[in-house]
Amino acid sequence: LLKWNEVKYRRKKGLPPGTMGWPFFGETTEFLKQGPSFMKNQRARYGSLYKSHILGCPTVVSMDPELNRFILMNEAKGLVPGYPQSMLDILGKSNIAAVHGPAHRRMRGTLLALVSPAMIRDHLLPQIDEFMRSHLSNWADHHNTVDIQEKTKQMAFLSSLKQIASIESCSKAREFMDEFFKLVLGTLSLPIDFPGTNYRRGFQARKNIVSMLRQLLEERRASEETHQDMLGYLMREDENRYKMTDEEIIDQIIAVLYSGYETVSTTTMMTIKYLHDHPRVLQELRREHSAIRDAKEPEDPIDWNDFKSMQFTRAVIFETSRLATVVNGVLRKTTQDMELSGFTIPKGWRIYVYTREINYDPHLYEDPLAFNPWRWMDRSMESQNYFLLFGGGTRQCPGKELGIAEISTFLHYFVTRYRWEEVGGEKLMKFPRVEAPKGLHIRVRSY
Ligand code: HEM
Repeated sequence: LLKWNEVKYRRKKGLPPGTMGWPFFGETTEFLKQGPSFMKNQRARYGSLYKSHILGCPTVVSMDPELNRFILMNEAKGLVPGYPQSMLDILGKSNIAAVHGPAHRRMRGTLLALVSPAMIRDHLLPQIDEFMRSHLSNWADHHNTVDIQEKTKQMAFLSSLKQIASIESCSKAREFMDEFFKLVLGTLSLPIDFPGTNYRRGFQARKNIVSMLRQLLEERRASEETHQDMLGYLMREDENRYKMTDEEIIDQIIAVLYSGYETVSTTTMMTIKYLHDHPRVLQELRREHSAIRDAKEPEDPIDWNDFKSMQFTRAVIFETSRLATVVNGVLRKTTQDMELSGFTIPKGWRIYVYTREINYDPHLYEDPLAFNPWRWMDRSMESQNYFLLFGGGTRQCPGKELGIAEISTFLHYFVTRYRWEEVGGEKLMKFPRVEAPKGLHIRVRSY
């Protein structure tokens, strides 16, 4: 059987070296179980561009920093996003990750307008501040042990929901959140449409979310009130350069919720983990935030100038993102046969732009396994070619500053209000996704 898959692909000329594993399963098990070490072993054997068969598709893995950059910059040559079918089905046909060319430019244009620096300054940051202030209150009361994984997940979702539709933490938000968590599980599953599968549940959750959003659109049209939130901007036809259909508006909202959810929540959770383990960093971070708070009245919000002054906080967030590798890489697929580094990649193959190892390259980051936020105080680090924590090229993360603003505001209220210690011994997984299977519990006291 092992030979069969090798033989099947041997007829194709000019493929990169590598092994294809079992029919259908390919090397998925090795990939998921051994993760980064499987990738490094294959690189040692075959070089930094090699073929494999993972997650149901023939795949070329690229671990070469320059080639990775080239792939991200050249979507127009036929290197489009290659996310799994389950994800595309559940996130919708108009979702930004599902569209290319002019349709992508349109969806991206409307999104960039929603999260521009001026929008963050004038509308989003005040909402974020109000949300974090309330989300982070009373943690040290009654039962003072909290699961920080749970809290950061709720934070990422509920904070977006407030920015999108001004929905506050009430029963409506809860209902929405339960459906959204099912949707997320569905996007990470095999597309098997059978009762009881995560895929079926995720697809059902999409339907429920779509009908909730549709109802909201109708209510707003009927009331003729204007709203200062993302939905309000997407619906307003004069200010909104592009006219969007209701389907596009709904898929855009699902994209904002989905893209900013796991990235923001796991980065925040890991920041708290690293701060706990590195008291000197915590001390410096607290100094930054105490200085901001001491110059204000207790009820004054964090404003744009405060956010811009949080240099060390920004450094802590980048260092966390690097060391924990919140995003291992991004997926592309070829729309035609294509030559890359002298090899021929057939049409329809996946390309895994694997960026994880860049984060631990000692030529790029001195003493790469140390948690050292100070390395980012040199702001030019952020504009290096190999800086791919937020992707690169035509699909570079449009929510970067918004995500950093959310995490920074969360940290502001967290470190100025509380001290904490870990309850201890809980396992953290780093691959294929960063997560704490049993939660990450901390004991909180007032600061
Ligand atoms: C720390 C937080 C975040 C990290 C590490 C992160 C990372 C990334 C990465 C690596 C990509 C590239 C994906 C690709 O090339 O296929 C991306 C794209 C994207 N991100 Fe983020 N992201 C973060 C926060 C956010 C937030 C808060 C939003 C909310 C607006 C967001 C919205 C998006 C969208 C819509 C795309 C797709 C862009 C496109 O296809 O043109 N992200 N992000």
